Amino acid sequence: MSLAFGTEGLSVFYGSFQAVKEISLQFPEKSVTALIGPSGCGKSTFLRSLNRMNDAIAQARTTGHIWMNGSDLNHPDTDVIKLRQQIGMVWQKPNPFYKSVYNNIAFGPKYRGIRKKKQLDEIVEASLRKAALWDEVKDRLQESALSLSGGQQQRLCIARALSVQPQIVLLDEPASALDPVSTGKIEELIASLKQELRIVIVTHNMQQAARVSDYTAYFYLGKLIEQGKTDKIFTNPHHKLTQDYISGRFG
Ligand SMILES: Nc1ncnc2c1ncn2[C@@H]1O[C@H](COP(=O)(O)OP(=O)(O)OP(=O)(O)O)[C@@H](O)[C@H]1O
Repeated sequence: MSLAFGTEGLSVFYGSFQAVKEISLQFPEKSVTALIGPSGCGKSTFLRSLNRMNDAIAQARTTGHIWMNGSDLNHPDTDVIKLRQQIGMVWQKPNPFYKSVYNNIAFGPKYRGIRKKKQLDEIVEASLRKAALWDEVKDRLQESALSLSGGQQQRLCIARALSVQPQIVLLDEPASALDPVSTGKIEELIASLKQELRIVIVTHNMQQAARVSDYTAYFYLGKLIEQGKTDKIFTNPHHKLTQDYISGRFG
C-alpha cells in the first residue's frame, strides 16, 4: 500500500504497554490535521512516531507502517537524520539552541554542507520571513536566541525547522506555553505554512483545533476513534465518544 503520507496499522509500545493501537491515518497535502483527545490517549506518542523521535526512548517499540511517497519510514534502514529534515518537529516548550538567532537557523543548512555565507544569509532570511519573525529580529541576528520572548523563540524554532525545507511539520501543542497574542501569531503562521506544507498538530485547545485545522483525528485510549474534515467532526461527529469530548463532557 502506498500513500503520499500516512500511517497504516501503526502501534507504539512502551515495554508491554501499548500506547498507540493500530492507527491508520492519512495526512492530505497542503492541509493541517489536528490530533485531539483526552490526556494520555497517545497523541504525542503517535506524533513523535511520525519522524521516529520515539527511537530515542529505550523502551519504545513501533510496529506498522509510516508511508511517505511509497517508502516505509518505519523500516530499520531509514536514514533518520534525513527523515527529520523532511519531517520537522516543534515542541510544546520553545527549545532554541544556546546560539545566536542567526546560528539557530543556519545550523541545519550548515550540517547539510552549505558553507557559502551569502547562501546561508538567504536561507536565514527566508526562513525567518516564513516564520513571520524577520521584521522583529533582523537587527538582532547576532544576539542570543534566549534573549527573545517565548513567542518569538517558538517562531524561531519553527523557522529552524523550515530552514532545511521540510515537507511536513509536526507541532506538539506549539502554543500552550504562550500568551494569547503569541498564540494568535502561531495560528496565523500555521495558516500561511499550510500553503506549502503538511502540518500535523497536537492540541488540547478545541477552539484552536477548530480554527487552524482542515482535518481532525480524535484519539481515545490509544485508538483512533474518528477522523475526518474538521467542520464535520466539530458539528456532526459520528461517535458519541467524540461528541462527549468536543462538547467538554470529559477530558
Ligand atoms: N516515555 C514513556 N515511557 C512510558 N510510558 C509513556 C512514555 N511516554 C508516554 N507514555 C504513556 O503513554 C500513554 C500516552 O502518552 P502520550 O503522552 O502520548 O499521550 P497524550 O495524549 O499526548 O497526552 P497529553 O495530552 O497529556 O500530553 C500514557 O499512558 C503515557 O503515560
